[in-house]
Amino acid sequence: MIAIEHLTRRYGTQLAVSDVSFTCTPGTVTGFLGPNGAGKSTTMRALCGLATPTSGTATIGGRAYRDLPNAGRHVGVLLDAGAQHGGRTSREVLTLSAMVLGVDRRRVDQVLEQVGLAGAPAGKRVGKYSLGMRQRLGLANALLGDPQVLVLDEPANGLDPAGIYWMRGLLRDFADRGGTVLLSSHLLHEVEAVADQLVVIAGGRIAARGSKAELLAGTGTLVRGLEPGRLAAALADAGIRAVPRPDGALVAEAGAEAVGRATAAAGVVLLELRDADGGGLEDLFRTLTQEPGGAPAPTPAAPRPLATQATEVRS
Ligand SMILES: Nc1ncnc2c1ncn2[C@@H]1O[C@H](COP(=O)(O)OP(=O)(O)OP(=O)(O)O)[C@@H](O)[C@H]1O
Repeated sequence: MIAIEHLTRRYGTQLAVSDVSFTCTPGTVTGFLGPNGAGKSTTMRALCGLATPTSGTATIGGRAYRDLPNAGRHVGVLLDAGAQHGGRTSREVLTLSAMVLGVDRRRVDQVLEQVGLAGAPAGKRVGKYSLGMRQRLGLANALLGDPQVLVLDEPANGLDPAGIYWMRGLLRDFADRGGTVLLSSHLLHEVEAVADQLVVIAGGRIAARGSKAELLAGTGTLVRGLEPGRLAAALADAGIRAVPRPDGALVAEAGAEAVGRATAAAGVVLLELRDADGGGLEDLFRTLTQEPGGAPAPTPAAPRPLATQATEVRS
């Protein structure tokens, strides 16, 4: 189990993460999402003992990474696939790691096989590897100690579509066997495909957290009326915030029943009334974060803090 509790990390005057709390439970994959500079890497580095929290804690199985005896047997970490010795072959890299971890060297062949680097690639110098091959080696290193927890920063970066599909299966299988996975990624569709839990961070603060199903369901109610102006007025009169979509429908920040009652009371004829769940993770992400330029992203509906609070995961 991973527990991040009220984690804050400053770099001088720069607040990289501020009062961040979430947990990742065994048997689940947690997708950690946020725009560039949101604080994902800082959180993961704090979890792995590479950044000291200014305040708060980041623990694995109740202990700080540095306090774990032979940490690689408990936690597999991949934070930067580029940070590997280019002059060694992947077999040499993994054999050295196996010696440090005290695991049987036969495990090297197992993980090479597992990540698709067995055979000729295992004898190639890492300096000649593509980014995707380095990611595979990084994953092999993370898996080598047969840990119960994986902490992976952008592991799909550089993988081709087949590699991404393969990695999805590997992580799903790891979690299904009781493992805990924390995974950051910019590839929203991949996260949507594999994650059970989502944590969205923006500007160093948690924007939403909860189960994927609940967060994606909580994106409002789509409503379309015969007379859009009267529909918008009826919702406003009832105190329901609504955002127009390009196709003329509105996404209301309320359940279908409340929207239906408000429009019925105003005598507005409806053509459509349903959960606005079609946008998926991409819409949720854009709703909860901002574009890199700083301008609010165009969104179908505003954030729903109550929904995210309701799905908050606490240990
Ligand atoms: N060592 C450091 N010194 C100063 N500022 C830092 C340091 N590391 C991170 N930061 C700052 O902290 C903030 C969060 O950075 P972080 O790398 O955690 O974001 P991220 O979500 O991982 O971004 P990306 O998706 O681009 O990798 C950024 O503003 C970054 O500039």
